Amino acid sequence: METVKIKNLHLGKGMPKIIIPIMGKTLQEMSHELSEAKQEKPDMIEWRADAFLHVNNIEKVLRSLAEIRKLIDDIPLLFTFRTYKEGGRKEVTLNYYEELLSQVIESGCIDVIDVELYMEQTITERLIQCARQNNVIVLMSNHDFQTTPANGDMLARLIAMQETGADIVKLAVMPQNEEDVLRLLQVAAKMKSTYAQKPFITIAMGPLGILSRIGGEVVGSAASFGSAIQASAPGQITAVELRYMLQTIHRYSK
Ligand SMILES: O=C1C[C@@](O)(C(=O)O)C[C@@H](O)[C@@H]1O
Repeated sequence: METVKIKNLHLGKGMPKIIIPIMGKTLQEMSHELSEAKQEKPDMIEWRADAFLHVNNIEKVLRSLAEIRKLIDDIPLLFTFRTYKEGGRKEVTLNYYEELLSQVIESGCIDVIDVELYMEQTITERLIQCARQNNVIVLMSNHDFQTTPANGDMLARLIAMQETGADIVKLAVMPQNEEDVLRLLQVAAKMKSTYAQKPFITIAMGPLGILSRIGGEVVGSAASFGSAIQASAPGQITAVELRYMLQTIHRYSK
């Protein structure tokens, strides 16, 4: 499997990496979140721009992005606009999604861009191309906030995302019972043993899903999201707790 190098970070190698999401509505809130987040020494910071009050104004997004970049020094930065249908806070048109992501990619301020699998194919293709031209890593994602699809379906989505040319792929699902969590872990293990060509991230959300957030070392999931001030998805634990558990598992799995 290929690993992905983002600044000093080597995704897909060693202990699963810790990503802290920032969910502030204003730059002031985000500055506060970022100073807390930095103390946890995250491997990456995710700006969940769909939570930003002014996300409908690209100028304001770019200005805030430049400020965020300054505040986090050289910590790798992931930009995410999570669409409403995949659990995000705001709804925008497809045209706006593409325009926003393109300008953010071209800003020179980010390292990684989240692109959702279920977009119009032409949009994903253009965004991937734009990212390539600007040396930005593509993290392709898919979220099911209601259910945990059949194993074959989950595996097919991960493989489809790999085939689009993305550098990293991510699947988050909602378990309804313990078996669903185990199925997600099974799919991850299958991905690791048989299909993964690129680093992947698999998450079972909600309170039942905790094993998936800490078990990446075992089943091959390359990173996990942990909060500093606000969780960005149900079931997310704090970055401090996450680090402790990931390190413990890492130490004993050698
Ligand atoms: O896709 C993901 C994963 C996530 O939904 C989680 O469950 O931790 C959190 C989001 O911020 C991120 O974009």
